[in-house]
Amino acid sequence: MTEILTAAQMRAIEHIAIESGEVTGLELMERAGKGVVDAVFMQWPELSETSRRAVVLCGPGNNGGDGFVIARMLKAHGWDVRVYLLGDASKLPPDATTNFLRWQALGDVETIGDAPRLAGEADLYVDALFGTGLGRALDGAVLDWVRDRAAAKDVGAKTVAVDIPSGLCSDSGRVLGAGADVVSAQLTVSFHTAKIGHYLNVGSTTCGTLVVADIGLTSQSHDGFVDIVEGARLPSLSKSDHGHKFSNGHALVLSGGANRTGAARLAAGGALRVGAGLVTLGVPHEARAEIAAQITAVMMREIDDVVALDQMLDDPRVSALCVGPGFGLGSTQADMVRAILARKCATVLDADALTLVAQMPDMIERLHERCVLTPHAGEFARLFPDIALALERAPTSGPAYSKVDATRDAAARAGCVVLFKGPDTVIASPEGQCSVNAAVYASAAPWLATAGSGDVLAGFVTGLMARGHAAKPAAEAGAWLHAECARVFGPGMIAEDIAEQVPAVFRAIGVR
Ligand SMILES: NC(=O)C1=CN([C@@H]2O[C@H](COP(=O)(O)OP(=O)(O)OC[C@H]3O[C@@H](n4cnc5c(N)ncnc54)[C@H](O)[C@@H]3O)[C@@H](O)[C@H]2O)[C@@H](O)CC1
Ligand SMILES: Nc1ncnc2c1ncn2[C@@H]1O[C@H](COP(=O)(O)OP(=O)(O)O)[C@@H](O)[C@H]1O
Ligand SMILES: [K+]
Repeated sequence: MTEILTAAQMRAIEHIAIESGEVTGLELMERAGKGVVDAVFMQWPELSETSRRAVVLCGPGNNGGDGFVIARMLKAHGWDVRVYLLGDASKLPPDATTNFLRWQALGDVETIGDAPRLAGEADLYVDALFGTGLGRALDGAVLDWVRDRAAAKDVGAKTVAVDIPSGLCSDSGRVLGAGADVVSAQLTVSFHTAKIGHYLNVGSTTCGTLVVADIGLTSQSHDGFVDIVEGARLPSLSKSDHGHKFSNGHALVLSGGANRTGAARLAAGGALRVGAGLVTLGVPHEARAEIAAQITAVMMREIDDVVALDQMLDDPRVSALCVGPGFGLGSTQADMVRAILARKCATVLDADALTLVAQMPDMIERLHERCVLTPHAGEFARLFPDIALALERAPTSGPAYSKVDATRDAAARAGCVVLFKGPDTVIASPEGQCSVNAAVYASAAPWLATAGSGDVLAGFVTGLMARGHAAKPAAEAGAWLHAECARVFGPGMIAEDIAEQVPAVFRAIGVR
């Protein structure tokens, strides 16, 4: 998996490289500037053909330093470059000062309040105001500039953000301040690796295209780093050539009553498609006929109460459970959830099961390390109201509390894996290991926003756990497969289509 970093982790990597004598800060800044210019010409080849007008806005830190390098390089390319500085040049940090002085030998530096902003005033705006050091909301002349640019409706001009669009917190992808003011970029060029904020919250909608420039730093893997889930790096999902159905696990999916069995059937189909050897729907008596008419490979067993459930769970071959989709919120259902948790079996709790856990104070303590909770934002707020509140509060200072922080805190409290859904799905273990399944940028999967798609995801995770995968890798692989199936199908997809794409996705990643 690819790591994504917080600002502090990036600073630490930079610090280690500089301290070891491997590279200087000035060299890194030069490479960063070159990385941005190369990416601009790659993204917009037409800009490299003739001389153009660039407006470069430089902030008071090293992001501004990158801006001076970019200004110098564009000027060397024959461009008409105008540079605007926020703040006092005498207070720039050392490497930024060096590049400020280098630029000064080539051109003027004006103050930010005078920076062009109206339609037609430049071909390229370079946002080198704030990067990973953003500490508070934009204000003053920068805020005026950002608002004026947003109002200008200037389709002719491109905006490239250096490292991250100014106003966006690089740890959380949230905009600092209540006003949600942030530079809107068509291209963002970050360095070494992407930052967490490029993927979470509004990060991906603010950055435009995200490019990561190599600036020659070596990776410093660390347990605490957040990973991006990647199909190519999933654990093997192939079946053994010598297995039989039971060696691939038996998943039990509990269904709700008559007229609300669709969700459990979707989950059961998902579990079977990802390779569980057998999948049984546990069905209340009243829903038997309805379900029997609509299943083939999925099996069915009548389970009306805790006694019947316990009998089923006495079969040691049942290797994972899914409870929640369309399940219902009555006292029988609550008792069944309790009975399931007492078994300490691999269990996915989704939908109604999450609401039941939220409603019963004793339930959270019954969760265990083989559980996966799969809440969307509404369910998350029901389960962890204080954490959700912290995540909703408008952040005034950086780094802001993020969806990664929230999911880690929730997993620690619940003592199990939490998969917090969304285009930026975050998966965390109680020990704090965390990854993001990012259905954004080129991996966007907007057609997942359809009724029943979450049920299929719950089934995927259950099926993978039934096959013996541990909770966190099963949650990661399930989330990735889910989004990849939607990408493969494309527009027009409905929940029934998702699991149908599993064979194509498996083939593409070499599963056999
Ligand atoms: N870490 C690294 O390895 C590298 C960092 N580089 C650049 O350095 C940047 C980080 O530099 P810095 O740590 O100096 O941080 P920034 O340049 O992002 O900004 C920090 C400065 O802005 C001020 N500030 C923060 N928020 C403000 C606000 N809302 N209004 C007014 N002033 C505000 C701070 O007081 C500080 O002076 C990166 O984003 C990247 O562009 C690159 O040069 C390449 C290498
Ligand atoms: N715009 C989107 N981009 C990517 N994934 C999405 C998007 N909207 C929803 N999803 C995913 O679709 C699923 C929806 O689940 P959920 O909200 O529980 O819906 P339902 O209850 O109807 O099944 C989640 O896995 C979520 O991450
Ligand atoms: K920036």
